[in-house]
Amino acid sequence: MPKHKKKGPLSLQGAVKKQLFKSGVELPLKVLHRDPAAAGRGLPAYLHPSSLQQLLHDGAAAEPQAQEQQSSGSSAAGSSALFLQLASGSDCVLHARACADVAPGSIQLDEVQQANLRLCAGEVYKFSVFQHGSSAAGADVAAASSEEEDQQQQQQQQQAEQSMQEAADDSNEEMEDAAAAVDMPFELTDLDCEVRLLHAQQQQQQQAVQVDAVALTRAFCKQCCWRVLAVNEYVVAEIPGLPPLLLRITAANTLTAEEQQEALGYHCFRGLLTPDTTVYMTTALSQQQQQQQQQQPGDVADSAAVTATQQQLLQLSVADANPNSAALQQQQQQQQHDAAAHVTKVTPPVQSRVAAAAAGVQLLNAVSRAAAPPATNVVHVYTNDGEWFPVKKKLLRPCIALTKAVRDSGDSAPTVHVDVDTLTFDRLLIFLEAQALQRQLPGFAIHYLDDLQRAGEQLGLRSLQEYCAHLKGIRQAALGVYSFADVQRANASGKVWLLLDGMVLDVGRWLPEHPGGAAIIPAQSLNCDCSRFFEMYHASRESFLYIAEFYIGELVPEDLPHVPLGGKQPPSSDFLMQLREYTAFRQPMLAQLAQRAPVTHLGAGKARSAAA
Ligand code: HEM
Repeated sequence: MPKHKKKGPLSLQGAVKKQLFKSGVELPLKVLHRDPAAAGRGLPAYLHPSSLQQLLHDGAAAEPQAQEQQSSGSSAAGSSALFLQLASGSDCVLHARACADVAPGSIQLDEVQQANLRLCAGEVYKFSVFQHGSSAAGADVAAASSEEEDQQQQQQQQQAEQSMQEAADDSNEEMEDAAAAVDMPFELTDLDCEVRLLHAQQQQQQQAVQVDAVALTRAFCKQCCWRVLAVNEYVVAEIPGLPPLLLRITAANTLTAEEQQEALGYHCFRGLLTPDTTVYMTTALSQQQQQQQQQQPGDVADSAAVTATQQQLLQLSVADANPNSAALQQQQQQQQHDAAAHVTKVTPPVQSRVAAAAAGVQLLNAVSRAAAPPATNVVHVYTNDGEWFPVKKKLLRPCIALTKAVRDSGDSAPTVHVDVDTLTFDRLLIFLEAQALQRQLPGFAIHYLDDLQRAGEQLGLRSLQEYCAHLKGIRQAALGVYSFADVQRANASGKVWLLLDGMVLDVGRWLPEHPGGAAIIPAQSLNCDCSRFFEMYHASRESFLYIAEFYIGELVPEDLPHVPLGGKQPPSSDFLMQLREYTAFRQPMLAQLAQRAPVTHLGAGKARSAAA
């Protein structure tokens, strides 16, 4: 699924996040600014030991996993480090340590940590302990069988213990503490970093700063090994003799490229950097460079050379960051050879153009990530509004209308066009994925169900059609027929039920979100027909789209004449016509009402049972 598709309340990202950020203890902490110039860079977040204990104790009580850690003697409580996230959910995870110098109830962060978590110094935010586990690490993949999983976990545990031992040998106290604090989340197999100068504007020279990618990777790994890193997170790395460098994580994988080809529902955005992680460094393309590339598309030789220079990448295992490693020395020689080969390809005009990008960094000793062969296990699906989705064939197998494409065994991936719009197709994929991974199916909002059911018909996806029908049935069964007295009673008991052209709408929980404010509806629209107000206040038809969400049933028709008109006059016939077009979901209820005998005397519950 393309990344840019993950928008909106039903996006997979949202669903994954909900799963990830299971609430433990939420501790409010005031953010204190730490000056990196005085304190140094790459330090963990510091908080008072009492705050750390508060987070851990209650967190441990709430989470069986944490209890196990404590009893095994390797608990975070035993050490003075742990991982924290924002209680409301954050991609970035902080490595935090206790420090008695920090005031209780506060947390000390440098500017990079504040930026990563979008926090302001002086403000109070709620933090919670980051819970590990495969999904908590940010990768969501098809579950292996539990036996396989256990074996895998044991292996990971052994590897982790071994790696921790190595880290300890490195006499890096920081790494040791952090390793002890985690119950081994998914380790990263590889990670991509984009490099630029931290203070590009201060770099007035025309020459791009030359950075030895090996030294940079070593500095980065020393600083970040055994930390959880997330895509789009920033890290500032320092190499003696060079200005500080800003690294942005652009990709993080917990599966190898081959494993990714096989996995269903793999959406990884963070994981733990270990000595086994392969780190790829690349230079960021400056705006000026992009413009230059766009301006000279015909200059084939030059643009090829520019691309080669800009895409200098470094592949280096974190373990190889040990300067004495024979593998590193061999690799360095090879890289120097490769880099020299690159340089000979760069013609002088290109070199000067790259150098002219004053914000630029030139990476030396770099090799490229191996280009992946074009995938053949996908179907290229184009929606009726022109969007493209490369979808794994095995995910599409239940869509029997696409059987031919799914079974295609040609050298290139097949292409299909579906008469389904992008957003609906995105939801359909979420459904397919949940079904394939035997996860809880998404609870689609009522107003998406018709489109989804049609999409199910289009693609021959029977399970989706049945699921939509089932959801509609549940909704339908929950609907009622209410008397005016029922509505008045509900409002008197603190609920906020509206009457709109005979529909009963329960807007109570949504009131704080109402764009017109929370006060106006209870002040003007209770116990009356609010159609006129609705027409008056809502210039757009956006408000119509929400109605299905609040619809709990119909007012018994006999009571309609007794309901006062809000706004002292009826709505226009034009408004009513439009409103009824947008509220076709009422039809089954109206049909049910039309069939029943009129009720003359109504009391609480009577109308409901009459309809039933
Ligand atoms: C189910 C019931 C309602 C929904 C879903 C709803 C939805 C909305 C939405 C989406 C807007 C944004 C602007 C627009 O669409 O034009 C809005 C604005 C507003 N609504 Fe409602 N509304 C509801 C009921 C009411 C009622 C009963 C009243 C009045 C008693 C009201 C008063 C207003 C006002 C004053 C604004 C601000 C208009 C402006 O800034 O121009 N709304 N509402």
